[in-house]
Amino acid sequence: MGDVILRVENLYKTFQKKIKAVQGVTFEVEEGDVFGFLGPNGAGKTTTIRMILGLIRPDSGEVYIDNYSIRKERFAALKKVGALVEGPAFYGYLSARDNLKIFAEYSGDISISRIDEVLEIVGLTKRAKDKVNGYSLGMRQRLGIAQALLNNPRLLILDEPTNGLDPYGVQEVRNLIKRLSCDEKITIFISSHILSEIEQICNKVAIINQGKLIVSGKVSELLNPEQRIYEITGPDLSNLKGLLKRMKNVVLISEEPLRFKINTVKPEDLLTSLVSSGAKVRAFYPYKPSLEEFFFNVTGGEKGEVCKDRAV
Ligand SMILES: Nc1ncnc2c1ncn2[C@@H]1O[C@H](COP(=O)(O)OP(=O)(O)OP(=O)(O)O)[C@@H](O)[C@H]1O
Repeated sequence: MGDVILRVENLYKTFQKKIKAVQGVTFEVEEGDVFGFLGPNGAGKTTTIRMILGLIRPDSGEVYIDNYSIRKERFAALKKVGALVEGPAFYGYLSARDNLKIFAEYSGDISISRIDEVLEIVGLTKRAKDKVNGYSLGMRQRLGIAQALLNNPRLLILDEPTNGLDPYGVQEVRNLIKRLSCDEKITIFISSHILSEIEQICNKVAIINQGKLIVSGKVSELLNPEQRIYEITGPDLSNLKGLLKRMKNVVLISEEPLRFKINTVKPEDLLTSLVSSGAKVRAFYPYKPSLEEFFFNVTGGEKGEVCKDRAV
């Protein structure tokens, strides 16, 4: 287990005395994690991030970064944090490099060589002298990440970094996040409602809904905690279904796809007895819901379905 780099303890925030934006949120991020913070619109993600960064004050609760309290030791807590919250603002008539130079001057203690380094990391070296006005949204986001990297952060906090990007832009930012985690060894905290993206890049997630944390943990463990649910396919599904129904220790969950839970029997023994009863089996595998299915299950939303009789 890595050291805890971010600890959020029982945070509460109410706006205008009635909007309960965040209600008792607690979680930990360990060094090396790519931690996904998920939730539908209005769930409380940005409010939580703003409290983590000390941009707004919680009604109660604590945030510790690297064991420093953001309330009592703000400077020390934020020293090794980079953040991209809401769209980054740049001077459009200046180049990327000049924008970063201005920012570095404000911040102090940042060398010119670091500016070139961060431009290289985010893949903007070749375009560094071009005016930001001519940048795509994806390039601007990468420049925003470059800015957040200037102070050599150990923890990078990104609030919906792929919002509004086209699929190419999304992929660029996703690849960049992977590189930052693997090559630069930066711990990443990323909020998003693009679930497939979180599933591809994060090792841990926390899901928040209506201000409350619903679940948090390792993606791999959340999605199939017991490895007891299986799916099976074959040329004659109704025969397979009939055989499964007659078996002890098997509980059918759904018919299409044919999905079931096994209790005490081993999956390999179940498969042997199915085949020896004459079943033709094409595939048999543990069921792993997508993060999207999991998200809709725990937030109580409904996943849209394509009309069954429409050709797709
Ligand atoms: N400054 C504010 N004043 C009043 N209400 C606010 C303020 N900031 C946020 N809220 C409300 O708090 C709730 C949580 O908002 P928040 O922006 O944290 O959600 P979010 O999960 O980031 O949503 P989104 O994905 O849409 O950005 C919402 O009901 C929002 O309208």
